[in-house]
Amino acid sequence: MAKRRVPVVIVAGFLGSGKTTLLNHLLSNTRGVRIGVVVNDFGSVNVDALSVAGQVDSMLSLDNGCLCCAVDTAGMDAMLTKLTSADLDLVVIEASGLAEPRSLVRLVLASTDPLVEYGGLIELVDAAEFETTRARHPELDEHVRLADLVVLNKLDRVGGADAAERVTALVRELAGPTPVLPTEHGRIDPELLFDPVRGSEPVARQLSFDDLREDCDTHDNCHEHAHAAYDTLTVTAGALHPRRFAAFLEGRPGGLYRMKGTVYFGVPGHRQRFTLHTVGAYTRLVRGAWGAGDERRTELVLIGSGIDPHALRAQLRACEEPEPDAVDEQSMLPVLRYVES
Ligand SMILES: Nc1nc2c(ncn2[C@@H]2O[C@H](COP(=O)(O)OP(=O)(O)OP(=O)(O)O)[C@@H](O)[C@H]2O)c(=O)[nH]1
Repeated sequence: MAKRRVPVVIVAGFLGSGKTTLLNHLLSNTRGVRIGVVVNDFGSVNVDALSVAGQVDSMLSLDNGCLCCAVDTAGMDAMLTKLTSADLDLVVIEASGLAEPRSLVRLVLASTDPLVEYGGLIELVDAAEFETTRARHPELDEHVRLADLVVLNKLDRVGGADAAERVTALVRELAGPTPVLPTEHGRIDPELLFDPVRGSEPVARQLSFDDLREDCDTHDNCHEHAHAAYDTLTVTAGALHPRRFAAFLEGRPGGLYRMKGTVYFGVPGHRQRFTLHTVGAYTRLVRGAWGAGDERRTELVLIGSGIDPHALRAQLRACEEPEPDAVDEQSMLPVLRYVES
């Protein structure tokens, strides 16, 4: 069976915004998932969580400072290839506080490793320090705009509900269409970033350290999994008109972080199965074969924060085409630009 692509997620954010905390949260709350990490410094990463999962070899570190300055495309490719060949489910690159997120995104997108899947740029924002940091580092606004997902962290440190509301509104305004997830201690749901790994749960087994640590071992005051809220919507449809669907993709609403699934166009010459993967503004379609007995239809999962499920469903329904046989082949052009050759 062909190897699965490995999503590569970049976690960026100013110094102390909670990048390592979020990484440790992922490491401690993704049972059975093999996570590879690229970090600037091992010091604060929960190496125990990696070694429990037998993943110590999947950790790469840079000793010479800022990732985006220290690594070129070939260097990043070499690191990613080492990780993807280690049979991992997810790779997380933790940018140093000073790293320029745009350069890191470029490095990942430029990867020639066929197993690398762009998994998105997450920008961590310290809610308590946001306004002060922004005044000193105006580039923070740009970083927020660039992200595919903004995690507004440390809301517990903001003085009161009004202040929390104010900073959330400000970050939302700056982020524009990018979804913003308010949270504490980086506690985002791992499934927001990547798909659950099938078969990762053995039917019967002994309790591992992972099980024991699952209830948030990184802080004492966590009594439940207060995962940042997001919505998931599943849409099943028939054939989609390629032009209408391309227009939907181009104008997809703010808050939609990830889309994945199968798209059926049914247009003569293009009746294959198209697998869709979007993160933020990034879109990729892969043409493939249907399995024996597969129903020719579209099945999509949409994940986001602050999305309107009814409106999205209606928009996708409006893309449906009852007579795909009659659609001319030229109509495929707007979607073919997303198709990997
Ligand atoms: N109160 C509170 N503290 C937090 C939260 N998230 C992280 N912290 C603490 O903030 C400090 C910095 O968090 P880190 O995860 O190390 O931040 P970082 O972005 O990795 O820091 P650098 O690597 O120095 O850029 C640590 O002491 C964390 O325990 C939160 O939501 N609330």
